[in-house]
Amino acid sequence: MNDKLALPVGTTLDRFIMRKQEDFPFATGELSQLLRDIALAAKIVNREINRAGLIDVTGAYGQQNVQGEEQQKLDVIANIRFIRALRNGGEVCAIISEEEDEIIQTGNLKGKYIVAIDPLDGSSNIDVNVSIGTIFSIYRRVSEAGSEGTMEDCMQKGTAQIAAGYVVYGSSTMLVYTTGHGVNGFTYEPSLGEFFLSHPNMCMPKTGTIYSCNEGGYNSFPEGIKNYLSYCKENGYSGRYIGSLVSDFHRNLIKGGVYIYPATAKAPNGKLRLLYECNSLAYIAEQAGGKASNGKGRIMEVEPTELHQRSPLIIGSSEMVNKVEEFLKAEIKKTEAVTAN
Ligand SMILES: O=P(O)(O)OC[C@H]1O[C@](O)(COP(=O)(O)O)[C@@H](O)[C@@H]1O
Ligand SMILES: [Mg+2]
Ligand SMILES: [Mg+2]
Repeated sequence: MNDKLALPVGTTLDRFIMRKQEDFPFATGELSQLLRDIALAAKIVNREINRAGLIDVTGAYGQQNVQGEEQQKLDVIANIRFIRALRNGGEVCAIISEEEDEIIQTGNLKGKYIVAIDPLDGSSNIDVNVSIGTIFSIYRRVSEAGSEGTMEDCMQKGTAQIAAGYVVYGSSTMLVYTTGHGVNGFTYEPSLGEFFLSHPNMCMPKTGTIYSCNEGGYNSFPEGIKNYLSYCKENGYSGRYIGSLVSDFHRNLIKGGVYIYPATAKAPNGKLRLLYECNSLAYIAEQAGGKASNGKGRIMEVEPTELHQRSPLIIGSSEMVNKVEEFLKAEIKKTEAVTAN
């Protein structure tokens, strides 16, 4: 971490963004403004979540999204709030949202950026007051400014991200993001309406003893994953599964651990979406010294082919992700040996 950028805990998000801009002359004001727009929407969604039970916006919305999943009212509300903030902010030309079939054109033809977003992550936890989140990625458009965002703009590899982050609406609400210079966490103080730097230069422990996996799909897991889970249990690791990707990831970022959502019979390509869940958290994981794989390799190298494509995800402490990959590779070798004989 560059010392002159070491900012004191308690610095406001706004000051942090401005300070970063002073020290990173290449950082354009537009990206700073875009981060502010996201923070604004997060504050609004935070308020909606906190009073959801009071104004009856819990429960199902009564429609399915493009994923064929039952939309919750808060999924729809969060989607509307983030799209509105990004459209009004003027910096984004197009948006990919988990809740929208197609690319959303904002009308900002001069906008230099694309945002891929999961407006509300952990929908199954909304009604039971368990922490949920928002996940986002920011890309530079590749098409000429002055026109609508294109499919090419939206289908970029994770390695092309210029920023990524998440909001976790938990016991406190935090915004955690990277612009490629480390990971910083900001805690929201609702009474002041401000995010304050609370977790400067977040680093993911190289290893840990926590594994997060929904073992409901165990019977159809790849053998290598089954073998890794046995390895965890033999070594006395703790199983922790919140059911909100953001919350499971955030705990592992702080304490060390690995989150695994493999291909299953129900989700043959995995359940999580490449563009606005896997890649976004992968960028943060790597910037914090962690790792993110699809079981075969670095997930940010995957060339997207569909807006809402899914991927197996193994993400967290680097040594733990390496171990999972080791078990998967050993299984492939074993299968190849059997086939060869
Ligand atoms: O219920 P399952 O199959 O364990 O899946 C839980 C996973 O699905 C998700 O809820 C998917 O995200 P959405 O809620 O945004 O659809 C993740 O947050 C979570 O890790
Ligand atoms: Mg999600
Ligand atoms: Mg979602």
